[in-house]
Amino acid sequence: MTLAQSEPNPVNKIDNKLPSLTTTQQPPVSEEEMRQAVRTLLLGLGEDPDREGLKDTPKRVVKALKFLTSGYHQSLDELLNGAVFHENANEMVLVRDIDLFSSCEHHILPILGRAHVAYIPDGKVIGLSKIARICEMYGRRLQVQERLTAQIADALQGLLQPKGVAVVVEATHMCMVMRGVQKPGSWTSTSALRGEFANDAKTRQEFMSLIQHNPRLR
Ligand SMILES: Nc1nc2c(ncn2[C@@H]2O[C@H](COP(=O)(O)OP(=O)(O)OP(=O)(O)O)[C@@H](O)[C@H]2O)c(=O)[nH]1
Ligand SMILES: [Zn+2]
Repeated sequence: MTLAQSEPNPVNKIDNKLPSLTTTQQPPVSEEEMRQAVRTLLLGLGEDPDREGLKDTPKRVVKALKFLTSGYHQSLDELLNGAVFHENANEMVLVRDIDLFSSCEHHILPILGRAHVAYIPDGKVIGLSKIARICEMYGRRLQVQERLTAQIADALQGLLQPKGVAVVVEATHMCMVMRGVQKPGSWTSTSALRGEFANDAKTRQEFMSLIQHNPRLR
């Protein structure tokens, strides 16, 4: 029996407590207004939004941006689908190299990278795919890497109350690659350590050594 079946599921409460920008209400502007805004951007760039190649671009851009921010409309409860199980496991579980795509909140440009997520269970385990789904949900929002990393860790902490959680995100920011400072080789690592990973150097070291590798995209 899953926990969702055996006891009330607290996941929505956890998500609401996270330092996120979760918006579940209907947006205060219409789809048409959003398309018009993209059309205005194209005009501002000196383009002709009525030429053949661009005439459907406002529609496409709005659709793409909605997809890339669809994580605002997901909840942990929905993505978890009850996949938290009682299990007498107490060794580190690590899912590494989870591809991660997000959008930086400063420029709305891509953040591309990967996440490594570990936890030490304390009576409960989570379906492995759900760890990747949690990363996706927070990735599909406008983010800074630090917040994204912390949200993944806090979600697992809240869902499982494990002995510890460790999340490392390695990413490259297109706002630092394609524009601005233009540093294509730059990778940013962020970590969020909870419980034993924060308090015990040996546990932290074991995690860090398991994820050692070159962070470049495959
Ligand atoms: N801490 C943090 N900073 C980020 C992240 N994504 C983008 N930034 C930074 O946010 C900052 C925004 O700085 P601003 O000076 O307001 O913007 P800007 O003029 O576009 O800055 P430049 O990128 O330096 O050209 C930049 O330094 C970005 O590199 C992130 O995930 N975390
Ligand atoms: Zn940026």
